[in-house]
Amino acid sequence: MAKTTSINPYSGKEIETYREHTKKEVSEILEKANKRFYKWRETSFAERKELMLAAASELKKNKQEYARTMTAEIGKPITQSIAEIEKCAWVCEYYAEEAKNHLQNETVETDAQKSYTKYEPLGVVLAVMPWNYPFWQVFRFAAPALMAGNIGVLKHASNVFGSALNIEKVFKRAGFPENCFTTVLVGSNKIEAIIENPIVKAVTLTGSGPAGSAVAKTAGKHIKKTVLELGGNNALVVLKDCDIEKTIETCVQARFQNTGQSCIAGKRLLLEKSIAEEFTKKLLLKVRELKSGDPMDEQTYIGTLAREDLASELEDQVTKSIDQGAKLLLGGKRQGAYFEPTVLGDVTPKMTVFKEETFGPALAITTFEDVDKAIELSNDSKFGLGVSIFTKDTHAAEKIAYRFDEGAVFINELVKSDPRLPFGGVKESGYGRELSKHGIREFVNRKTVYIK
Ligand SMILES: O=CCCC(=O)O
Repeated sequence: MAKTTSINPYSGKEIETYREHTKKEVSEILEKANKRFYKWRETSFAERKELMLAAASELKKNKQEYARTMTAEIGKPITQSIAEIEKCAWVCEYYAEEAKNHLQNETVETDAQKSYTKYEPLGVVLAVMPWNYPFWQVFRFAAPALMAGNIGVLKHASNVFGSALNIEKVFKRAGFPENCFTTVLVGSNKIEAIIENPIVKAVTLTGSGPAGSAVAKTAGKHIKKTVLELGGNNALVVLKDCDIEKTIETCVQARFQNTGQSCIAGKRLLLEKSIAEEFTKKLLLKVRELKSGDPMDEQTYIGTLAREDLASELEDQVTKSIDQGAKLLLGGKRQGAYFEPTVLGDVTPKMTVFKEETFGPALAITTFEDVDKAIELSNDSKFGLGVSIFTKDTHAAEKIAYRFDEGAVFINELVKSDPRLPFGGVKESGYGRELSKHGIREFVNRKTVYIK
């Protein structure tokens, strides 16, 4: 019988061993989910709203419990884990209120007596989710999916099975009917068979490019809809007329929150040459102030990476870049799963830290002479999740927004997800959108009804 043991990356100690679901058990879970779908889709928005608001209350009530499991599993600083749970409550409240509006029938004037678009749920949707935001990544799928009348089956990353079961618990405690939202505890080698099961109607994946590609390949073979949220290598474009102090604060948060393990983190800092020296000096002072330590300590801002091999991968990327000519301005050392907040200067587009996504606390600085060059550098990436531009001339920045090949352009703000705004990328960052009315409309049948 296959088993998975979760390890606390800070202490190195075992947290728990989970028995994985067998093939038969997975089939039963899917069968039950499918049965539930035919009842769940009959419920009204008002009934779903009440349950979704109860899920939000449950999250707020027991945020400490849920946050502590996350922190133990991935070394995420506890205050950030709590904030993550609170954000999940927000997305539940948002869709509880808005789902009905988002999915209203839309009348279209034609030669018919009456014709309209109707948004209907698809059925059982598989969610393949990553460990970096163990709750948030799941809730931003689950809240709209359930409100639309779909059923969620979660295959979470193996190092966060405790959080996966906690998410199931949230819906149970909120009073959702059995099997509206279930977790399958299996390894990634079982995903293909789950997608192939005719019960599964669609798949959403947040994760790496190779994982997205594999899931899309199987789903494509079986003509099933997918939404993919993949990697990112966001640039922070800093123009010489920015408010330096505020910009530094935002850039530090953009790169170092969640210990740098975020697809939308600002990984490449592009500085206009004339302010580069002053900006870098002040930035280094701020990064030095970030407190590393026990992730359970409320004062800690930088925890460990989620696993030691991830820290080691980051170490390789940083070391390679230094060998390629980057200048180590701060940090650079690893101890187990901990990686020091690191800043590299003199980075060029040919270097590893510029070309590859770095999933940890390492910031790469490149300078530019003018706005055209900044746009070229920002676009010089296989990813296209988002970009931040910092300037006092917001009008001018808005005018150049279209030239960035990205899913999002944020001016004077870090790229962040917000239930009210669509979230997703272009290029190798994936396709489809989560959140807002666009997210809830991903897993629905836009049915045409025509009455002559
Ligand atoms: O890792 C990507 C998601 C991060 C977020 O939505 O804040």
